[in-house]
Amino acid sequence: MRRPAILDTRRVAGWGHEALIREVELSPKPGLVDRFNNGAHDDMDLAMFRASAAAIEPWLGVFFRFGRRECERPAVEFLPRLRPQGQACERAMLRATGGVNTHKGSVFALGLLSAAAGRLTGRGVSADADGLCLEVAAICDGLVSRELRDGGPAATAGERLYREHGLPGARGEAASGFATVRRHGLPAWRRARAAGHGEEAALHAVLLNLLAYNQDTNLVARGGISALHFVQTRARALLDAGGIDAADHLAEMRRLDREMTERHISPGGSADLLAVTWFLSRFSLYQDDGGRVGSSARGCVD
Ligand SMILES: CC(C)(COP(=O)(O)OP(=O)(O)OC[C@H]1O[C@@H](n2cnc3c(N)ncnc32)[C@H](O[C@H]2O[C@H](COP(=O)(O)OP(=O)(O)OP(=O)(O)O)[C@@H](O)[C@H]2O)[C@@H]1O)[C@@H](O)C(=O)NCCC(=O)NCCS
Ligand SMILES: Nc1ncnc2[nH]cnc12
Repeated sequence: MRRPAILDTRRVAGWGHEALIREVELSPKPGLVDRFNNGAHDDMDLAMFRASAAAIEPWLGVFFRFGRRECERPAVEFLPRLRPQGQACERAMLRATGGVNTHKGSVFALGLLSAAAGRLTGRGVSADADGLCLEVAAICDGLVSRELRDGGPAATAGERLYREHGLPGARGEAASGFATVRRHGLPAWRRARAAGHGEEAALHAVLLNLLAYNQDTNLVARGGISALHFVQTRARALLDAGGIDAADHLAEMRRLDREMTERHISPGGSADLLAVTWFLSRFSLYQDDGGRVGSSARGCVD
């Protein structure tokens, strides 16, 4: 019987860092930075993403410990207390990138999930993918109506796109408990791994499904709603043609990369959810290992 994985700060932060590295190194990735090219980006490259991931990693441990310490705090009170730390992590990211926004969405998503892992751990609850996503949904309950529907003037692309197109972006995905990841990303990962594909091919299957179904505000911010429809249509056609099992799958991904780069459109939100999918798959593995967390008799532990 394998020793169950013990969920702790180092493990969670390490998984988060590795998720960001596996995402950026997956190649080819249409419109995105990868090992082959910088996609539709003039201001960032692979080295910058690596530096950004390194700056973010310790903060994921901070969020995990904070969640574990405040595991009994009502979920609705938790996000306002977590957010300043998330914004500090964003500043650390920007220092590492010279002011370029590489992972703002990833900081939000992985930060919430790391904190949720801490909260479940502190409560002595095994943290599997679904449990983590539902804990994030509880933490982000009401976020879309508070900040997007009833919020003040649009200060960001995401806020503007909600008003123009009703797209809830990163906030909506978190408040739904990462529904796009649970419905499309993780099932694609599990199908590919069960069929015997390696991690790289499985991540390509995840990316294709995310491009097909994620309402990625990055695409709309750069190319309007037609850019989102273009990418979703092309990705669904590739899925219908067999996805990663099609003989010309990688050639088709490189072709889509050229087309999206020419259009200067980039699915940054889908890249984030690719990292989220891999991150969550680690917790499922941990769960399958019979992982359990020590329940503390005296409530939350630090
Ligand atoms: C809560 C916030 C993160 C919301 O920020 P914002 O108001 O900007 O809202 P969104 O546009 O919805 O999302 C921000 C980023 O989230 C990613 N994203 C987009 N769509 C989705 C989606 N459907 N699901 C999930 N995630 C999504 C995306 O981030 C990635 O792309 C960025 C890089 O691409 P690029 O095109 O270069 O982006 P820009 O530089 O902005 O454009 P250019 O100028 O280059 O053209 C990069 O961020 C990737 O991660 C969206 O960009 C935020 O307001 C907030 O509150 N943050 C504080 C932290 C916090 O609260 N933490 C709590 C837990 S610790
Ligand atoms: N690989 C990538 N390229 C461009 N934007 C991203 N946002 C997150 N990952 C990205």
